[in-house]
Amino acid sequence: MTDLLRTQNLKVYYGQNEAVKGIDLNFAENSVTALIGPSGCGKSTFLRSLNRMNDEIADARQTGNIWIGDQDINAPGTDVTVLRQKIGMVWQRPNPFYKSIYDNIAFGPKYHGIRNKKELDRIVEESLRKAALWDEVKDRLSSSALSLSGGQQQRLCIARALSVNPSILLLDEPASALDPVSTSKIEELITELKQSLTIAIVTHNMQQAARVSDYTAYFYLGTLMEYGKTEIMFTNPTKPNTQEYISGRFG
Ligand SMILES: Nc1ncnc2c1ncn2[C@@H]1O[C@H](COP(=O)(O)OP(=O)(O)OP(=O)(O)O)[C@@H](O)[C@H]1O
Repeated sequence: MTDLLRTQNLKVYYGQNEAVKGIDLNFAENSVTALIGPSGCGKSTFLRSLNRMNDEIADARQTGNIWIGDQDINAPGTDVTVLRQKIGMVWQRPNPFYKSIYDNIAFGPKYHGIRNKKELDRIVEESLRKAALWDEVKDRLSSSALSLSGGQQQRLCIARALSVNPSILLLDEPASALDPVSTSKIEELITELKQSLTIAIVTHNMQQAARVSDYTAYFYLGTLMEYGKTEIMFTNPTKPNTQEYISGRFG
């Protein structure tokens, strides 16, 4: 197994505040890595740096490296649009475009130059199938995406990310705004998707981290306190602090 995505001494600052303090982390290919830790410990900041979403925050600044294969994603001349095609992201709250279901999915491929209607139809169907949404929406593709339930909207956002064929998917608490049934659909989907993708997921839900992830990275005050195979981290963590967090003694 090779490490497709890795960070090297990654530090992220907001003004003077060092939110991520020198993190080295490898994401194993075709695996799910859960990023866990108490509120404010830098999980989302770290995740956003992986596809350069922190570029959009005026006072965010970064040092260190992020590699995808042998490419430094912050190297001068990197095309951020192409980077975000390779490294897709889904946020905590579903954020479909104010467009039809079809157009939400076709948007990315069209942006990247695909014009052929048959090809777009194929991509829309394939993406919705991969996101386990096709059967629920195939008869209403021209309806507004906002007519879908919250859980369906989140799967639509996953389908939208998949439509441009990423190799990595970043999920920032993707199920925390959803009901239990929708949550378990998203979890099943994550397990399915890792066969063809590398996935990083920020979650506050320890059961969810234990259920869906292969590896767990425990963040504490901007540092990577402990990292390892999820089954080991959850049964026999090395650090007392990890044990306390995982067992819900603080957080
Ligand atoms: N846009 C921003 N501007 C300034 N400071 C920020 C910004 N975003 C996050 N921070 C600060 O960076 C630190 C890390 O925040 P971050 O959101 O990454 O943590 P987190 O572990 O994801 O938290 P949570 O679990 O509550 O979402 C915190 O001190 C936070 O206040």
